[in-house]
Amino acid sequence: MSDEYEESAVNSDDDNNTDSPAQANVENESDSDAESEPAVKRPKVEDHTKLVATHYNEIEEKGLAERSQSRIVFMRNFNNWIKSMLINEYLNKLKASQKLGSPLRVLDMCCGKGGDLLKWEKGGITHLICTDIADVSLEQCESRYKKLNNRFDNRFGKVFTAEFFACDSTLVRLRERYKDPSMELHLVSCQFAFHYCFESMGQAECMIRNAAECLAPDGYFIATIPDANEIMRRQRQAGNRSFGNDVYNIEFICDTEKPPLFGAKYKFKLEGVVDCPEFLVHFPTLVKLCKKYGLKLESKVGFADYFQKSLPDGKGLLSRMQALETYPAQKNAKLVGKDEDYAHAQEYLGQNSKGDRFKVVGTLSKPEWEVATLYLVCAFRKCKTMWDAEGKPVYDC
Ligand SMILES: C[S@@+](CC[C@H](N)C(=O)[O-])C[C@H]1O[C@@H](n2cnc3c(N)ncnc32)[C@H](O)[C@@H]1O
Repeated sequence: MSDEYEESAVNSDDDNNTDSPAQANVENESDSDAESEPAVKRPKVEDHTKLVATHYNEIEEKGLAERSQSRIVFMRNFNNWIKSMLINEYLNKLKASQKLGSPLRVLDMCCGKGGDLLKWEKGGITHLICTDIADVSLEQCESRYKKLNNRFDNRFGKVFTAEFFACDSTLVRLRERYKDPSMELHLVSCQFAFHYCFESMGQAECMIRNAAECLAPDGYFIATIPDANEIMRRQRQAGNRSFGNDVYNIEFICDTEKPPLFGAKYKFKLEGVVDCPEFLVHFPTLVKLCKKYGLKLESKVGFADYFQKSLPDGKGLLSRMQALETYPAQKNAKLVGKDEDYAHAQEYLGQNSKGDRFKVVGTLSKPEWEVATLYLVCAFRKCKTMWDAEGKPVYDC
């Protein structure tokens, strides 16, 4: 695949980019100083983070019945399955290198309403820090945790200990808000949220420092983010600032010829789930910034490839989570999409029609698959920290 965004000429002098020339600063690793404060500047024109918080706070928590009626129910389940596989993969790596009974402390940065709490419970972690800019979402997350805990409390003791606080991870140093600011973490997870920090370099640095600075050596930072290359590829293919399908739409609000490194803003609409400004994450810049804070790229995989890679271990869970739709529709069920959205499934069945067993297949409708494949998973490993003569951290990356 051609790297539409990564290789594109970058407009680092863009007026929207309120920071110092981004490319120069990111490239110059000799400037690396993880102890210095990231230059956090509030956006001049609008405060997007407030917009994001209001947006997420206002999303109502829907019941199971209502969720199952959604046009994108299988894609949401599929995304949730991807998160489960990613979280399990890295928790398992950590457990494999730890002594039995060792603590397993996790930061769920931008945790939302706590959609991953059960994953943390199943993963056997010992402590969880939950933070999000949307205070109403965070309250819902905390009450979900309490319910989960009550289920376990009498019989087994606490499921895991947890702390919750609302704040903007792109502007605030999180460790100062932890109950124990000296605490070492083993895993930092940021699911479907990291891209908000690419509004400016200061915000990106602040978020990355939050992800990195409390991680123990060989701990991991894992994330799911929109794939900027794929987004730019589709934009170029459409030849329009605005493109999408029945279920999603992206509309650029920045220069699409030379998108800036930071502040490459677009509006993302998805069936009433998200409709607020997002920012392209220029991946090579992310890798450089992460290195500055001692995080080394371990893996970067698009959702389609991650699905293939995880399928052998994740088949059972995929079916339990109803992460694919059964095609053709079974008795009393109705497909979420139109007939033509399943041409690929029909073709597949045509090729495999050797007997009854092959007459159904698990799939996603084309419009849902086109949304899922806008994303990638990535993981960074925390390098060992050494200290130079001036007392500054130097990472063995
Ligand atoms: C798509 S939701 C994902 C929630 C959760 N991680 C999940 O996977 O279910 C994005 C979340 O990021 C949060 N968020 C966005 N910008 C943030 C920021 N600057 N600081 C903290 N949280 C932020 C939103 O409030 C929202 O809860």
